[in-house]
Amino acid sequence: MPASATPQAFSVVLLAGGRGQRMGGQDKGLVLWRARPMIAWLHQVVRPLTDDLIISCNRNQQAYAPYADRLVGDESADYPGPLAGIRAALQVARHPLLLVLPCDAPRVDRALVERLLALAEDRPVMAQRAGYWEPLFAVIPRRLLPSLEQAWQAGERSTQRWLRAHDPVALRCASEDPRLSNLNSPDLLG
Ligand SMILES: Nc1nc2c(ncn2[C@@H]2O[C@H](COP(=O)(O)OP(=O)(O)OP(=O)(O)O)[C@@H](O)[C@H]2O)c(=O)[nH]1
Ligand SMILES: [Mg+2]
Repeated sequence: MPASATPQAFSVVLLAGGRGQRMGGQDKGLVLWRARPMIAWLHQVVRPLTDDLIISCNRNQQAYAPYADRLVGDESADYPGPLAGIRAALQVARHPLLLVLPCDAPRVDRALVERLLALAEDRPVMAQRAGYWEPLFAVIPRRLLPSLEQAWQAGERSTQRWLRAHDPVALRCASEDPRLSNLNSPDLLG
């Protein structure tokens, strides 16, 4: 499917701004999986689909730059969680929809992205696996930015809780769907 066949143009944020504590403090997006940095696998899937590829990162900006149109960092340096990266990306997104993906899910494929986007309209879309929300596999309308700003100022830091307040559409995936598996620790990299 060429980029023009997607229902509408969308922005993408690849979330790579975490501490990587369970990975021994490594910057997870740059950790190798099958001989390539994890971020490279995500980049390969989304690059042909968008002209607005944002990476949220808080270190190693030089290493991430080749994989993005733009980099964003969190407002504060204390790793407030993925919602900070979503917030920074929504603030600069050029298109009405923002596709959100985590950097540590290198098995994400184009079919998953297309299914998430096919459900996108006025409400957010979130993947669901075995009845559990997967809030970092999502499509978020940019119109929700004021709501996010308000929630953020009120202390909200949970992506899932914030998205669930907006009547999200679920993309139901099989409980064993490997595309949603996060590689959080070295033992999962093999
Ligand atoms: N911008 C930003 N992204 C984050 C932050 N914390 C986590 N993320 C991203 O959100 C996704 C899911 O987070 P985790 O799997 O917990 O990753 P992590 O926080 O780096 O790893 P741990 O320190 O082991 O929890 C990953 O893609 C992270 O890069 C943060 O404080 N800011
Ligand atoms: Mg974490």
